[in-house]
Amino acid sequence: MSFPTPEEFIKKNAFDYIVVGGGTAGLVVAARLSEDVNVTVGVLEAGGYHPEEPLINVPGYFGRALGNPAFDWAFLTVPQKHLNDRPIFHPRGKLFAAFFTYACDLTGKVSGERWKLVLPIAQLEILNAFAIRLGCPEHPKKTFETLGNEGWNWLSFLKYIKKSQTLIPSDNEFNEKINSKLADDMHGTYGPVSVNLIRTLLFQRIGIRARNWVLFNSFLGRPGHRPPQLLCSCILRPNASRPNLVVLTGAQVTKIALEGDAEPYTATAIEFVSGGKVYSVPVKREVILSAGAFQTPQLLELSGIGDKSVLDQFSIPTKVELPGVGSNLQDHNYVPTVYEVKPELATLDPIRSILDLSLTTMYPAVINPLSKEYYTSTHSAFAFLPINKFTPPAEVARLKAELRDSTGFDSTPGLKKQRQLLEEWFDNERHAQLEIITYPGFFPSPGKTPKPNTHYHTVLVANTHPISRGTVHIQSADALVKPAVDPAYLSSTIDLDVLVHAVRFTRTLHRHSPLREMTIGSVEPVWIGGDDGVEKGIRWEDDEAVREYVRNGLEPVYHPVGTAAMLPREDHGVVDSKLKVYGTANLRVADASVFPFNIAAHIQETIYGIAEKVSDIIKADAKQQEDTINEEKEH
Ligand SMILES: Cc1cc2nc3c(=O)[nH]c(=O)nc-3n(C[C@H](O)[C@H](O)[C@H](O)COP(=O)(O)OP(=O)(O)OC[C@H]3O[C@@H](n4cnc5c(N)ncnc54)[C@H](O)[C@@H]3O)c2cc1C
Repeated sequence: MSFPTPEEFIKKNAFDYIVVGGGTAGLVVAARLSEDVNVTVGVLEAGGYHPEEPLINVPGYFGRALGNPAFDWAFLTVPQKHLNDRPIFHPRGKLFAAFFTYACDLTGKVSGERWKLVLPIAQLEILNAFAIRLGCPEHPKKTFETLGNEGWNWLSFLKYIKKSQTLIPSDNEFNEKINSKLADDMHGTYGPVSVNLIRTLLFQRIGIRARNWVLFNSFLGRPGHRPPQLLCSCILRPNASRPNLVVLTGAQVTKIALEGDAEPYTATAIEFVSGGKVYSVPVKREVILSAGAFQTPQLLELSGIGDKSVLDQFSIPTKVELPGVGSNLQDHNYVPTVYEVKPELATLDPIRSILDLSLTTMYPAVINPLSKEYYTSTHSAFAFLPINKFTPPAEVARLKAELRDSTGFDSTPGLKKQRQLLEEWFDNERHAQLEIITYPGFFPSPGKTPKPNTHYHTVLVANTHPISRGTVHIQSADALVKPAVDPAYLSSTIDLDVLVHAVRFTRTLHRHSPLREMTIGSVEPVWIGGDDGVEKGIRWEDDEAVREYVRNGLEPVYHPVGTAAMLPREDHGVVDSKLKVYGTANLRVADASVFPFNIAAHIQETIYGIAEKVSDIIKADAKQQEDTINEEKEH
């Protein structure tokens, strides 16, 4: 792999494949396609390459790079009507090798090279959380396949997720201690992404069985805890020497040039801007759009693919009319709650303001947990709960009826199918409606300030199946102007009420062992009444006050999906089940945009699965084309 100048990049003979966006999905596709030495692969990435940057390499620094234009597109949504008109900050990685994943070799040791950045811990829970959503053997069809995408079922995802990862098991002694057993057959053993998984006991103690949760590595209150988990992603590093893989960073793609007079159009070149200059690079076989859930629809619209009424506003001629482009935006969202805990408990609060640890002091910490263990971890535990674990039965029935009667899903057959799935999941103990994320300290949230010398426990409650659907559309024909992002958070009152019950549930958690013994009192919100012993705050029974807390506190989990959905065309699909854009001969999408609906899990591992699968599809299609040409020659 080489990093050329733009001039060198465009002087290469036309690439066989060009991948737009060197992020989570894009790099998998580029790495897999370039396994064939006979093809050339170019990657165009708008962001830079920052191999030595602590802000994006140190897990404990998570959050400090957000909003920094060197690493983050830093989107701001349009003011959200149902959040008291707040615009919501929405970070998106702008980096070659994109997002916050640690780099190490396949044995899990730190290699000294860092190729991907961010959130090592948070990615781990994907494995079993994903099992809750797509992995229930009882419901093999309740997946993307149900919505009309043949072959996109659990078994297929499992195959490709396993291909992407290597499980580094915890030792038996620890597993026995926490009564945890790894489901080895759910994890890969030779892929480039290293993962690790542990569970903790908190939820079991209040009667929630293990099958309902997936937790790992809680170190709150456990000084001298186990080594934190390290997640490693080495998608490109092993392939760095490939001469047929060329990456151009600092190159923002502005348009895909499509040729032809009618469908199917052929993508023939990519236009991009680098250093203020405009370039065009031809492509021989295919273009793979992997610019993420906000910018993939933007690039489709700029290239004349989308809803005609949107394109007309900016005088962009519509080549392929696909009203689904930029619609169906779904995003997990959470509300933070904070509790003060006893000062003797080990939390991240003491290091809140420290920024000066160098990587040299950091790395021993990764290897030796007894040194600087704080910096090797971010969130401490994750759990996934079905709705009946935190919502009274009468309320579950009311919310389900409200969903059944809602008109928001009537506009397309595809949305009606989504509503049917969502309705069924209200009654299904195997499907999580809520994710609980705990953070050992005061998790930074807008408008909320911690007191000095105080220790906290933050519990984020996240809706895993929001009903609300939003949009992302261009707001200018100028590709350098960001698209308008409108997730329409809480536009469904069902979403609001689910979070109201979830926020209340956090008080229940802190009133049971082991949290009860650790907790001093509620901080955000301050609960009043009962035995809380304070007078100013929110009364537990006051629905409207808790709703207002939710409206003022809601934040995204940063999992936008669905804006170029894989669905039948008549259901407002944008790509078919081979991820090819309808109406085109050689343009595919491989990223979070193609999810037809969101899953009850963090989504990155699923994105790896999608990228692995489409790489095989592209290779198989190329082989088939080659065979056809050879057969024709023979005749
Ligand atoms: C703060 C934060 C924390 C997260 N934590 C987790 C987590 O713990 N676990 C998890 O599973 N998921 C997490 N996610 C979500 C996860 O990172 C994303 O869903 C995933 O990276 C999306 O992958 P993608 O391939 O769709 O897009 P991306 O990885 O975003 O890749 C898109 C790439 O395209 C580039 N690009 C965009 N437009 C252009 C253009 N016009 N020209 C050239 N390049 C372009 C971007 O710079 C980017 O590199 C988190 C996200 C954020 C923002």
